[in-house]
Amino acid sequence: MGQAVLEYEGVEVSYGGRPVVGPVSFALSEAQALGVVGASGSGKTTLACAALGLLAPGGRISAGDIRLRPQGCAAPVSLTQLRPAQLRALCGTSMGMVFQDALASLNPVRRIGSQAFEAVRAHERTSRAQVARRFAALLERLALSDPERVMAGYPAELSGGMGQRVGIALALLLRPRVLFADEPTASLDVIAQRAVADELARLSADEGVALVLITHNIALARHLCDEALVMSGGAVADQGPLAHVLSADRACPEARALLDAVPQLTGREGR
Ligand SMILES: Nc1ncnc2c1ncn2[C@@H]1O[C@H](COP(=O)(O)OP(=O)(O)OP(=O)(O)O)[C@@H](O)[C@H]1O
Repeated sequence: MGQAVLEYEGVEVSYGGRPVVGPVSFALSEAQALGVVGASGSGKTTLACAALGLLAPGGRISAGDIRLRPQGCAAPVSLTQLRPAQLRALCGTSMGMVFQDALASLNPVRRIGSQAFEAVRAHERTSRAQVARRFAALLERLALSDPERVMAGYPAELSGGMGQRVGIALALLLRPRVLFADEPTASLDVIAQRAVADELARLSADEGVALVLITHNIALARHLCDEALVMSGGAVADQGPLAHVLSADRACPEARALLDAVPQLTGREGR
């Protein structure tokens, strides 16, 4: 493995002084993708929020460290040592996040194109036209037709699936080195799911983005990830190469439960 871009070392998260998730350790290098899988409430989203400084009030990293190697930095940065403003400066460019409910994170009273411009402008000197071109290209790759109309509109004019893809495009617009994607395809039809999966695969393979994919969707994890981490009740149940961790004959009970839950559809005659 090359140099780690993102490293969790014995990370534990507590709420109200009570440990709820951890300890979790993993390292990801450029172009690697980690699938974080597990039942609802097992701690997947909390792991991402810990890196991004987005834990809910009362939550904190109570043990361990998260290290990130921003572009052009020789030494990794310990995220637990940063002041909130320093962490915010890394969010977007060095670390991006695609939320489960991307639409809810958009400002309802600003046009989508303006939000894209403001997001990029906060980190780099650029023009409205340049951002619009980049954003439109991303929206098209995510199978959103008529990107001009989307950019001129407001969040309330988008369906859930369109909003999800706008949220993904906004995160990718800043070209993060590490991308946390929390159920990025949950609200999408199969064509849009395919487009999002293809775009995430392209980012990883062509642009070297390190991806942390949080999902219940085993097929998506298999498609995108080389490593897997299985969470159960806040702890790591298993981790390692995905082909091992999610193989039918080797899977731990928690991974097996997820594998068994994948619907096996048969015709009416098969019932
Ligand atoms: N704001 C909070 N206050 C107290 N405990 C919390 C809070 N947020 C999360 N937790 C604790 O962390 C655990 C993990 O929650 P988390 O949202 O990370 O799970 P998840 O695996 O992402 O679930 P899902 O798949 O449903 O999104 C919860 O079971 C809960 O005990």
